[in-house]
Amino acid sequence: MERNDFPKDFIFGVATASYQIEGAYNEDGKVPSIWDVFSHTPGKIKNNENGDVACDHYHRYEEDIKIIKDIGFDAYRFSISWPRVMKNTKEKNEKGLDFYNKLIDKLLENNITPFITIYHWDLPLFLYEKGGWLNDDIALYFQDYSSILFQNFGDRVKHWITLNEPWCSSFLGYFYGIHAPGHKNLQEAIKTDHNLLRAHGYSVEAFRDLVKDGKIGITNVTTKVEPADETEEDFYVALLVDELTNGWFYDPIIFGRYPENARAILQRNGIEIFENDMNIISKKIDFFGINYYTRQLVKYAPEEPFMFRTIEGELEKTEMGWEIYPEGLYDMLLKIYNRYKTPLYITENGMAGPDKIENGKVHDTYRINYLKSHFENALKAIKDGVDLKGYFIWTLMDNFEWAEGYSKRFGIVYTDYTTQKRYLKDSAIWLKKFLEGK
Ligand SMILES: OC[C@H]1NNC[C@@H](O)[C@@H]1O
Repeated sequence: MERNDFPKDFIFGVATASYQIEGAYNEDGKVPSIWDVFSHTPGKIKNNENGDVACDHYHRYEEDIKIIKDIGFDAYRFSISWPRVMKNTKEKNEKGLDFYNKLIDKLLENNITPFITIYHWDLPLFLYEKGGWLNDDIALYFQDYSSILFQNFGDRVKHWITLNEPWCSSFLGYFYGIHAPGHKNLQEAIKTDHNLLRAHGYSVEAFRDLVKDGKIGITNVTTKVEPADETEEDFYVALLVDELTNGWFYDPIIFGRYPENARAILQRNGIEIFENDMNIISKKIDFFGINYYTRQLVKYAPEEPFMFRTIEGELEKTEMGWEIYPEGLYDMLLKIYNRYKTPLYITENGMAGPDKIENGKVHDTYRINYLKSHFENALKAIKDGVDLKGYFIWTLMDNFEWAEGYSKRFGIVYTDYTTQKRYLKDSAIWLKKFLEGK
């Protein structure tokens, strides 16, 4: 497989997120985010690590852009730190906007197409103190914030993603409690997700007025859900869990309605479902971003409130304990495209590996094999009719992996956190050759 097997205008990119790489957590007028508070709370993050410095990208962005250029990527997906550009619900932080203007200009200077993610989890603390995603007003605060970004960057940035993985923001942050703000309440998770989708819709509405020649979408983490065994019960719960983890975040945007079976089982568990603003939530988008990593095996378990248990699979796993399952990428690309008939980008795909550095080298052959197999499945999906427009690798350099701190390395570039030196791993060198094959 070669780069030229992909369509000529197919985009290969690399992705990061503000809280995971920037550092400078309290510099140049940046106000706290919920992740600053959460990571400073003992016991929340492995080894009690935090994003205060991270990869110091705030001060090293020029060097990092040079690496992106050297490897040969067409595009770079990054997120904006809401608390870095807004001091409160009304006032902008000009120094924060300046940082992103310089970043965008440097990318364009290097002929790298910027893709902006408006929200990648670092909610300003001043909003959390007003109820955060539980407060219905947040959708309009998000519209105001989005509009400021569109007005400041929309002249040069034409590809926008409103939210990264609302499932993570709502279920990990408000139900499982392992992400900021660390709540454990299913009704809150369903409420926050509905407000996240409302915020997405209001942002799309503003975008149509402010960036008329741009494209906007939303990114969902998308997992292949499979029955643990070939029994009718396992097949049923696999369909149910697919609705709860995937359909719940896609259907409202295209159909203006939550998936039926998932609604029913949530309501059977006494959870209120929200239907307001579906006309806003389903404002027409230009693409879906798919973040694909692995599959989830489920087993019928009538004793459980949602009638299923997740089973550990037997396939080779990454350092996150996620099975390596490239066929699942093909399956989900076909499924999502055929169900929603909306153009797609893979906005994240990659793996955490047992990366060890020796004499400045990291022999991550496993990551090369991971990427190759997923590229092959993406190409197969294109040949089978999926309108797939691009593929962003997660991630550029090792960075802050949320509750795992710095213990998990997803980068194609090795980050030495004591010196902040970057080292290209073998996977980056392989990608450079692959991308040169234009
Ligand atoms: O877990 C790997 C990645 N998954 N998607 C969201 C990113 O912020 C994560 O680092």
